[in-house]
Amino acid sequence: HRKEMTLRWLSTQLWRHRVMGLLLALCVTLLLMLLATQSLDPNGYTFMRTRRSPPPVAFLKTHKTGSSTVQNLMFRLGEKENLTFAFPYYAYQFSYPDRFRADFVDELPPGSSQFDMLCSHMRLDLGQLKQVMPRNTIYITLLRDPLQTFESVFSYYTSTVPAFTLAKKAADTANRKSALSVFLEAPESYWDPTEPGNGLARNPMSFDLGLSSQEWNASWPMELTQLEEAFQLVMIAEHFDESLVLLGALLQLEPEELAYVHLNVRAPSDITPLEDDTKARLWAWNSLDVLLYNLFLQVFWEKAEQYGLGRLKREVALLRASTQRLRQKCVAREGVPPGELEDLVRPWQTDTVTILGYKVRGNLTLQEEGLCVRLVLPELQYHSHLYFQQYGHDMRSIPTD
Ligand SMILES: Nc1ncnc2c1ncn2[C@@H]1O[C@H](COP(=O)(O)OS(=O)(=O)O)[C@@H](OP(=O)(O)O)[C@H]1O
Repeated sequence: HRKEMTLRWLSTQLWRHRVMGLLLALCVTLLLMLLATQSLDPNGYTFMRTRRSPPPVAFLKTHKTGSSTVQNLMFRLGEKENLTFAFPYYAYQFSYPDRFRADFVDELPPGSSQFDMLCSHMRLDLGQLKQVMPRNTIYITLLRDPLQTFESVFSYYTSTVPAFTLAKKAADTANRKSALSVFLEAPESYWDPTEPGNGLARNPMSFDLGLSSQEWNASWPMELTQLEEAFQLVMIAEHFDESLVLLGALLQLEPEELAYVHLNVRAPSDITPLEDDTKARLWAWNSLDVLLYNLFLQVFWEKAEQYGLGRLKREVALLRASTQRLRQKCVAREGVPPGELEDLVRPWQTDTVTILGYKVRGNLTLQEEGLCVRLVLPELQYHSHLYFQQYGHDMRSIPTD
Protein backbone atom coordinates (compact mmCIF):
# COMPACT_ATOMS: atom_id res chain seq x y z
CA HIS A 1 0.00 0.00 0.00
CA ARG A 2 2.83 2.38 0.92
CA LYS A 3 4.57 1.48 -2.34
CA GLU A 4 1.38 2.29 -4.24
CA MET A 5 1.14 5.64 -2.41
CA THR A 6 4.75 6.47 -3.26
CA LEU A 7 4.15 5.61 -6.94
CA ARG A 8 1.04 7.75 -7.08
CA TRP A 9 2.97 10.59 -5.42
CA LEU A 10 5.81 10.12 -7.87
CA SER A 11 3.51 10.15 -10.93
CA THR A 12 1.78 13.32 -9.65
CA GLN A 13 5.20 14.88 -9.24
CA LEU A 14 6.23 13.79 -12.73
CA TRP A 15 2.97 15.10 -14.19
CA ARG A 16 3.53 18.42 -12.40
CA HIS A 17 7.03 18.60 -13.83
CA ARG A 18 5.70 17.90 -17.33
CA VAL A 19 3.08 20.70 -17.02
CA MET A 20 5.70 23.07 -15.63
CA GLY A 21 8.00 22.17 -18.51
CA LEU A 22 5.25 22.79 -21.04
CA LEU A 23 4.38 26.13 -19.45
CA LEU A 24 8.04 27.10 -19.46
CA ALA A 25 8.39 26.22 -23.15
CA LEU A 26 5.27 28.25 -23.90
CA CYS A 27 6.63 31.26 -22.02
CA VAL A 28 9.98 31.07 -23.82
CA THR A 29 8.19 30.86 -27.20
CA LEU A 30 6.00 33.86 -26.36
CA LEU A 31 9.03 35.85 -25.23
CA LEU A 32 10.89 35.04 -28.45
CA MET A 33 7.86 36.04 -30.50
CA LEU A 34 7.67 39.38 -28.65
CA LEU A 35 11.35 40.04 -29.17
CA ALA A 36 10.97 39.30 -32.86
CA THR A 37 8.11 41.83 -33.15
CA GLN A 38 10.26 44.44 -31.42
CA SER A 39 13.31 44.00 -33.59
CA LEU A 40 11.09 44.21 -36.70
CA ASP A 41 9.86 47.60 -35.55
CA PRO A 42 11.70 49.95 -37.95
CA ASN A 43 11.71 52.91 -35.60
CA GLY A 44 13.08 51.09 -32.61
CA TYR A 45 10.16 51.68 -30.24
CA THR A 46 10.58 49.48 -27.23
CA PHE A 47 7.04 48.85 -26.12
CA MET A 48 5.03 45.74 -26.87
CA ARG A 49 2.88 45.99 -29.94
CA THR A 50 -0.18 43.97 -29.27
CA ARG A 51 -2.87 46.38 -30.53
CA ARG A 52 -4.43 46.67 -33.95
CA SER A 53 -3.68 49.53 -36.37
CA PRO A 54 -5.10 52.90 -35.29
CA PRO A 55 -8.36 54.03 -36.93
CA PRO A 56 -8.11 56.38 -39.95
CA VAL A 57 -7.33 59.97 -38.97
CA ALA A 58 -7.83 63.32 -40.64
CA PHE A 59 -5.87 66.08 -38.95
CA LEU A 60 -6.87 69.53 -40.12
CA LYS A 61 -3.54 71.34 -40.07
CA THR A 62 -4.24 74.92 -39.04
CA HIS A 63 -1.63 77.65 -39.58
CA LYS A 64 0.80 78.67 -36.82
CA THR A 65 -0.85 76.73 -34.04
CA GLY A 66 1.82 74.07 -33.39
CA SER A 67 0.35 71.94 -36.15
CA SER A 68 3.72 70.86 -37.59
CA THR A 69 4.50 69.23 -34.25
CA VAL A 70 1.27 67.22 -34.40
CA GLN A 71 1.78 66.44 -38.09
CA ASN A 72 5.27 65.08 -37.36
CA LEU A 73 3.75 62.78 -34.75
CA MET A 74 1.18 61.59 -37.31
CA PHE A 75 3.88 61.09 -39.93
CA ARG A 76 5.93 58.96 -37.52
CA LEU A 77 2.90 56.91 -36.55
CA GLY A 78 1.77 56.47 -40.16
CA GLU A 79 5.22 55.42 -41.32
CA LYS A 80 5.66 52.95 -38.48
CA GLU A 81 2.24 51.40 -39.09
CA ASN A 82 2.71 51.46 -42.88
CA LEU A 83 -0.47 53.52 -43.34
CA THR A 84 -1.65 55.02 -46.61
CA PHE A 85 -1.50 58.83 -46.65
CA ALA A 86 -3.90 61.10 -48.50
CA PHE A 87 -1.36 63.51 -50.00
CA PRO A 88 -2.04 66.57 -52.13
CA TYR A 89 -1.69 65.98 -55.89
CA TYR A 90 0.68 68.94 -56.06
CA ALA A 91 3.30 69.85 -53.51
CA TYR A 92 2.50 69.64 -49.79
CA GLN A 93 -0.74 71.61 -49.37
CA PHE A 94 -4.21 70.94 -50.74
CA SER A 95 -4.22 73.89 -53.14
CA TYR A 96 -4.35 76.36 -50.26
CA PRO A 97 -6.12 78.83 -49.90
CA ASP A 98 -8.80 77.28 -52.17
CA ARG A 99 -11.54 75.46 -50.35
CA PHE A 100 -10.67 71.74 -50.18
CA ARG A 101 -11.95 69.46 -52.96
CA ALA A 102 -11.75 65.68 -53.13
CA ASP A 103 -9.89 65.92 -56.44
CA PHE A 104 -7.01 67.80 -54.79
CA VAL A 105 -5.94 64.42 -53.36
CA ASP A 106 -3.48 62.18 -55.17
CA GLU A 107 -4.70 58.72 -56.20
CA LEU A 108 -4.75 55.64 -53.96
CA PRO A 109 -1.42 53.87 -54.37
CA PRO A 110 -1.53 50.32 -55.79
CA GLY A 111 -2.39 47.77 -53.11
CA SER A 112 -4.22 50.22 -50.82
CA SER A 113 -7.98 50.06 -50.43
CA GLN A 114 -8.41 53.31 -48.49
CA PHE A 115 -6.61 56.36 -47.15
CA ASP A 116 -5.70 55.98 -43.48
CA MET A 117 -4.22 59.34 -42.71
CA LEU A 118 -4.48 62.92 -43.93
CA CYS A 119 -2.60 65.78 -42.31
CA SER A 120 -1.57 68.43 -44.85
CA HIS A 121 -2.64 72.09 -44.88
CA MET A 122 -6.03 72.84 -46.39
CA ARG A 123 -9.00 75.14 -46.10
CA LEU A 124 -11.65 72.76 -44.84
CA ASP A 125 -14.72 71.59 -46.69
CA LEU A 126 -16.15 68.84 -44.53
CA GLY A 127 -18.39 67.32 -47.19
CA GLN A 128 -15.50 67.03 -49.65
CA LEU A 129 -13.13 65.69 -47.01
CA LYS A 130 -15.62 63.01 -46.03
CA GLN A 131 -15.64 61.82 -49.66
CA VAL A 132 -11.93 61.08 -49.37
CA MET A 133 -11.68 59.49 -45.94
CA PRO A 134 -13.32 56.22 -44.73
CA ARG A 135 -16.50 56.38 -42.68
CA ASN A 136 -14.82 55.50 -39.38
CA THR A 137 -12.28 58.34 -39.67
CA ILE A 138 -11.41 60.31 -36.55
CA TYR A 139 -11.36 64.05 -37.24
CA ILE A 140 -9.03 66.20 -35.20
CA THR A 141 -7.60 69.68 -35.32
CA LEU A 142 -5.62 72.14 -33.21
CA LEU A 143 -6.37 75.71 -32.11
CA ARG A 144 -4.09 78.21 -30.36
CA ASP A 145 -4.69 81.42 -28.46
CA PRO A 146 -5.92 83.72 -31.28
CA LEU A 147 -3.66 86.63 -30.39
CA GLN A 148 -0.50 84.50 -30.38
CA THR A 149 -1.64 82.78 -33.57
CA PHE A 150 -2.19 86.05 -35.40
CA GLU A 151 1.13 87.50 -34.26
CA SER A 152 2.90 84.37 -35.52
CA VAL A 153 0.93 84.32 -38.80
CA PHE A 154 1.72 88.00 -39.36
CA SER A 155 5.45 87.68 -38.88
CA TYR A 156 5.79 84.43 -40.85
CA TYR A 157 3.65 85.51 -43.81
CA THR A 158 4.50 89.23 -43.99
CA SER A 159 5.76 88.86 -47.54
CA THR A 160 3.11 86.44 -48.82
CA VAL A 161 -0.18 87.83 -47.49
CA PRO A 162 -0.85 91.03 -49.52
CA ALA A 163 -2.49 92.92 -46.64
CA PHE A 164 0.57 92.32 -44.44
CA THR A 165 2.99 93.30 -47.21
CA LEU A 166 1.25 96.66 -47.63
CA ALA A 167 1.45 97.30 -43.90
CA LYS A 168 5.14 96.37 -43.90
CA LYS A 169 5.81 98.89 -46.67
CA ALA A 170 4.03 101.57 -44.67
CA ALA A 171 5.98 100.59 -41.55
CA ASP A 172 9.29 100.86 -43.40
CA THR A 173 8.64 104.57 -43.80
CA ALA A 174 7.14 105.07 -40.33
CA ASN A 175 9.85 105.47 -37.76
CA ARG A 176 10.53 102.53 -35.41
CA LYS A 177 7.04 101.08 -35.54
CA SER A 178 6.58 97.38 -36.02
CA ALA A 179 4.72 96.27 -39.16
CA LEU A 180 2.20 94.55 -36.91
CA SER A 181 1.34 97.71 -34.98
CA VAL A 182 1.10 99.73 -38.21
CA PHE A 183 -1.27 97.09 -39.60
CA LEU A 184 -3.40 97.05 -36.47
CA GLU A 185 -3.80 100.83 -36.40
CA ALA A 186 -5.95 100.64 -39.56
CA PRO A 187 -6.24 97.02 -40.73
CA GLU A 188 -9.19 97.71 -43.06
CA SER A 189 -7.03 100.05 -45.12
CA TYR A 190 -4.55 97.29 -46.00
CA TRP A 191 -7.06 94.49 -46.30
CA ASP A 192 -8.88 93.66 -49.52
CA PRO A 193 -11.34 90.90 -48.56
CA THR A 194 -11.86 89.87 -52.19
CA GLU A 195 -8.17 89.02 -52.58
CA PRO A 196 -7.88 85.21 -52.01
CA GLY A 197 -4.32 85.59 -50.70
CA ASN A 198 -5.71 87.55 -47.75
CA GLY A 199 -7.39 84.51 -46.20
CA LEU A 200 -4.93 84.46 -43.31
CA ALA A 201 -5.10 88.23 -42.79
CA ARG A 202 -8.12 88.06 -40.49
CA ASN A 203 -9.39 85.19 -38.27
CA PRO A 204 -6.89 82.73 -39.76
CA MET A 205 -8.12 79.73 -37.75
CA SER A 206 -11.74 80.31 -38.78
CA PHE A 207 -10.54 80.59 -42.37
CA ASP A 208 -8.72 77.25 -42.17
CA LEU A 209 -11.80 75.62 -40.66
CA GLY A 210 -13.75 76.75 -43.71
CA LEU A 211 -15.94 79.27 -41.86
CA SER A 212 -16.80 82.60 -43.39
CA SER A 213 -13.95 84.38 -41.66
CA GLN A 214 -14.56 87.98 -42.62
CA GLU A 215 -17.51 88.81 -40.47
CA TRP A 216 -20.12 87.20 -38.31
CA ASN A 217 -22.98 85.88 -40.40
CA ALA A 218 -26.17 83.99 -39.73
CA SER A 219 -24.71 80.64 -40.82
CA TRP A 220 -22.04 80.65 -38.09
CA PRO A 221 -24.01 78.91 -35.31
CA MET A 222 -24.96 76.05 -37.62
CA GLU A 223 -21.44 75.75 -39.02
CA LEU A 224 -19.98 75.69 -35.52
CA THR A 225 -22.39 72.95 -34.47
CA GLN A 226 -21.37 70.93 -37.53
CA LEU A 227 -17.71 71.32 -36.63
CA GLU A 228 -18.37 70.37 -33.04
CA GLU A 229 -20.13 67.22 -34.19
CA ALA A 230 -17.56 66.31 -36.84
CA PHE A 231 -14.38 66.75 -34.79
CA GLN A 232 -13.89 64.15 -32.08
CA LEU A 233 -11.06 66.24 -30.70
CA VAL A 234 -10.06 69.88 -31.07
CA MET A 235 -6.69 70.13 -29.39
CA ILE A 236 -5.56 73.32 -27.68
CA ALA A 237 -1.95 74.44 -28.07
CA GLU A 238 -1.90 76.01 -24.59
CA HIS A 239 -2.73 72.55 -23.20
CA PHE A 240 -0.65 70.63 -25.69
CA ASP A 241 0.28 67.65 -23.51
CA GLU A 242 -3.28 67.23 -22.21
CA SER A 243 -4.42 67.37 -25.84
CA LEU A 244 -1.96 64.65 -26.80
CA VAL A 245 -3.15 62.39 -24.01
CA LEU A 246 -6.73 62.72 -25.29
CA LEU A 247 -5.46 62.07 -28.81
CA GLY A 248 -3.57 59.02 -27.57
CA ALA A 249 -6.77 57.69 -25.99
CA LEU A 250 -8.71 58.16 -29.24
CA LEU A 251 -6.07 56.42 -31.33
CA GLN A 252 -5.01 53.92 -28.65
CA LEU A 253 -1.39 55.09 -28.60
CA GLU A 254 1.33 54.46 -26.06
CA PRO A 255 3.07 57.41 -24.30
CA GLU A 256 6.21 56.62 -26.36
CA GLU A 257 4.25 57.27 -29.54
CA LEU A 258 3.23 60.71 -28.31
CA ALA A 259 6.74 61.98 -27.59
CA TYR A 260 7.62 65.12 -29.57
CA VAL A 261 9.79 68.20 -29.91
CA HIS A 262 8.43 71.69 -30.72
CA LEU A 263 8.78 72.20 -34.46
CA ASN A 264 8.69 75.42 -36.49
CA VAL A 265 9.77 77.55 -33.55
CA ARG A 266 10.66 81.20 -34.31
CA ALA A 267 13.82 82.84 -33.05
CA PRO A 268 12.82 84.79 -29.90
CA SER A 269 14.05 88.03 -31.52
CA ASP A 270 11.35 87.67 -34.21
CA ILE A 271 8.51 87.60 -31.71
CA THR A 272 6.74 90.95 -31.28
CA PRO A 273 5.86 91.49 -27.60
CA LEU A 274 2.18 92.35 -27.31
CA GLU A 275 1.35 95.54 -25.40
CA ASP A 276 -2.14 95.92 -23.96
CA ASP A 277 -3.39 98.21 -26.74
CA THR A 278 -2.01 95.82 -29.40
CA LYS A 279 -3.77 92.96 -27.66
CA ALA A 280 -7.08 94.85 -27.70
CA ARG A 281 -6.68 95.58 -31.41
CA LEU A 282 -5.74 92.00 -32.20
CA TRP A 283 -8.76 90.85 -30.23
CA ALA A 284 -11.11 93.17 -32.13
CA TRP A 285 -9.65 92.30 -35.53
CA ASN A 286 -9.82 88.54 -34.89
CA SER A 287 -13.05 88.42 -32.89
CA LEU A 288 -14.33 85.37 -34.77
CA ASP A 289 -11.19 83.44 -33.94
CA VAL A 290 -11.65 84.50 -30.31
CA LEU A 291 -15.17 83.14 -30.39
CA LEU A 292 -14.06 79.92 -32.10
CA TYR A 293 -11.23 79.40 -29.64
CA ASN A 294 -13.35 80.06 -26.57
CA LEU A 295 -16.02 77.65 -27.73
CA PHE A 296 -13.56 74.83 -28.37
CA LEU A 297 -11.62 75.57 -25.20
CA GLN A 298 -14.83 74.90 -23.31
CA VAL A 299 -15.49 71.74 -25.36
CA PHE A 300 -11.91 70.66 -24.63
CA TRP A 301 -12.35 70.90 -20.85
CA GLU A 302 -15.67 69.07 -21.05
CA LYS A 303 -13.86 66.22 -22.84
CA ALA A 304 -11.05 66.38 -20.29
CA GLU A 305 -13.54 66.11 -17.44
CA GLN A 306 -15.27 63.16 -19.08
CA TYR A 307 -11.88 61.51 -19.36
CA GLY A 308 -11.17 62.22 -15.70
CA LEU A 309 -8.92 65.09 -14.63
CA GLY A 310 -6.91 62.90 -12.25
CA ARG A 311 -6.31 60.30 -14.92
CA LEU A 312 -5.38 63.04 -17.40
CA LYS A 313 -2.84 64.49 -14.99
CA ARG A 314 -1.23 61.09 -14.38
CA GLU A 315 -1.00 60.36 -18.09
CA VAL A 316 0.40 63.81 -18.86
CA ALA A 317 3.19 62.97 -16.39
CA LEU A 318 3.87 59.68 -18.23
CA LEU A 319 3.88 61.48 -21.58
CA ARG A 320 6.31 64.11 -20.29
CA ALA A 321 8.61 61.42 -18.96
CA SER A 322 8.67 59.55 -22.26
CA THR A 323 9.16 62.82 -24.17
CA GLN A 324 12.02 63.71 -21.87
CA ARG A 325 13.66 60.30 -22.42
CA LEU A 326 13.43 60.61 -26.18
CA ARG A 327 14.72 64.20 -26.20
CA GLN A 328 17.68 63.21 -24.04
CA LYS A 329 18.45 60.29 -26.30
CA CYS A 330 18.09 62.21 -29.56
CA VAL A 331 18.76 65.92 -29.24
CA ALA A 332 22.29 67.26 -29.01
CA ARG A 333 21.22 70.92 -29.29
CA GLU A 334 17.90 72.75 -29.63
CA GLY A 335 17.13 76.25 -30.91
CA VAL A 336 19.76 75.88 -33.65
CA PRO A 337 19.79 78.62 -36.33
CA PRO A 338 19.29 77.43 -39.93
CA GLY A 339 22.85 78.21 -41.01
CA GLU A 340 24.19 75.58 -38.63
CA LEU A 341 21.84 72.82 -39.76
CA GLU A 342 22.25 70.28 -42.55
CA ASP A 343 19.75 70.47 -45.44
CA LEU A 344 17.92 67.37 -44.19
CA VAL A 345 16.89 68.91 -40.87
CA ARG A 346 16.77 72.61 -41.78
CA PRO A 347 13.21 74.00 -41.46
CA TRP A 348 11.74 76.14 -44.24
CA GLN A 349 12.49 79.83 -43.70
CA THR A 350 10.64 82.93 -44.80
CA ASP A 351 12.34 86.25 -45.46
CA THR A 352 10.82 87.84 -42.36
CA VAL A 353 11.50 85.23 -39.68
CA THR A 354 14.15 82.77 -38.60
CA ILE A 355 12.87 79.29 -37.83
CA LEU A 356 15.04 77.25 -35.48
CA GLY A 357 15.77 73.55 -35.59
CA TYR A 358 17.58 70.71 -33.79
CA LYS A 359 20.92 68.96 -33.96
CA VAL A 360 20.68 65.20 -33.49
CA ARG A 361 23.25 63.40 -31.33
CA GLY A 362 26.17 61.81 -33.12
CA ASN A 363 26.78 58.64 -31.12
CA LEU A 364 23.61 56.79 -32.12
CA THR A 365 23.06 53.36 -33.62
CA LEU A 366 21.61 53.35 -37.14
CA GLN A 367 18.19 52.42 -35.78
CA GLU A 368 18.26 55.18 -33.13
CA GLU A 369 19.40 57.68 -35.74
CA GLY A 370 16.40 56.79 -37.90
CA LEU A 371 14.08 57.45 -34.99
CA CYS A 372 15.81 60.65 -33.89
CA VAL A 373 16.08 62.25 -37.31
CA ARG A 374 12.35 61.63 -37.85
CA LEU A 375 11.58 63.29 -34.52
CA VAL A 376 13.12 66.59 -35.66
CA LEU A 377 12.41 66.27 -39.39
CA PRO A 378 10.72 69.43 -40.72
CA GLU A 379 7.40 69.26 -42.56
CA LEU A 380 8.65 69.54 -46.14
CA GLN A 381 11.43 66.98 -45.81
CA TYR A 382 9.22 64.43 -44.05
CA HIS A 383 6.39 65.02 -46.50
CA SER A 384 8.59 64.38 -49.55
CA HIS A 385 10.19 61.34 -47.92
CA LEU A 386 6.79 59.74 -47.22
CA TYR A 387 5.43 60.76 -50.60
CA PHE A 388 8.36 59.09 -52.36
CA GLN A 389 8.00 56.01 -50.18
CA GLN A 390 4.30 55.73 -51.05
CA TYR A 391 4.41 56.44 -54.79
CA GLY A 392 7.98 55.69 -55.87
CA HIS A 393 8.35 59.13 -57.48
CA ASP A 394 8.99 62.67 -56.27
CA MET A 395 6.27 65.08 -55.16
CA ARG A 396 4.96 67.16 -58.10
CA SER A 397 5.58 70.89 -57.91
CA ILE A 398 2.71 73.33 -58.50
CA PRO A 399 2.41 74.25 -62.22
CA THR A 400 3.53 77.84 -62.70
CA ASP A 401 1.12 78.94 -65.50
N1 LIG B 1 3.96 71.71 -28.81
C1 LIG B 1 3.73 72.98 -29.06
N2 LIG B 1 2.93 73.70 -28.24
C2 LIG B 1 2.70 75.02 -28.48
N3 LIG B 1 3.21 75.70 -29.53
C3 LIG B 1 4.00 75.02 -30.37
C4 LIG B 1 4.29 73.64 -30.19
N4 LIG B 1 5.10 73.24 -31.20
C5 LIG B 1 5.30 74.33 -31.97
N5 LIG B 1 4.66 75.40 -31.48
C6 LIG B 1 4.59 76.78 -32.03
O1 LIG B 1 3.68 76.76 -33.14
C7 LIG B 1 4.10 77.67 -34.13
C8 LIG B 1 4.29 76.93 -35.46
O2 LIG B 1 3.04 76.49 -35.87
P1 LIG B 1 2.79 75.56 -37.14
O3 LIG B 1 3.70 74.41 -37.09
O4 LIG B 1 1.33 75.27 -37.14
O5 LIG B 1 3.17 76.51 -38.35
S1 LIG B 1 2.84 76.28 -39.91
O6 LIG B 1 1.55 76.90 -40.18
O7 LIG B 1 2.83 74.87 -40.19
O8 LIG B 1 3.94 76.99 -40.61
C9 LIG B 1 5.35 78.29 -33.61
O9 LIG B 1 4.95 79.46 -32.91
P2 LIG B 1 5.79 80.83 -32.98
O10 LIG B 1 7.17 80.47 -32.48
O11 LIG B 1 5.04 81.75 -32.08
O12 LIG B 1 5.80 81.27 -34.40
C10 LIG B 1 5.89 77.25 -32.64
O13 LIG B 1 6.75 77.78 -31.67
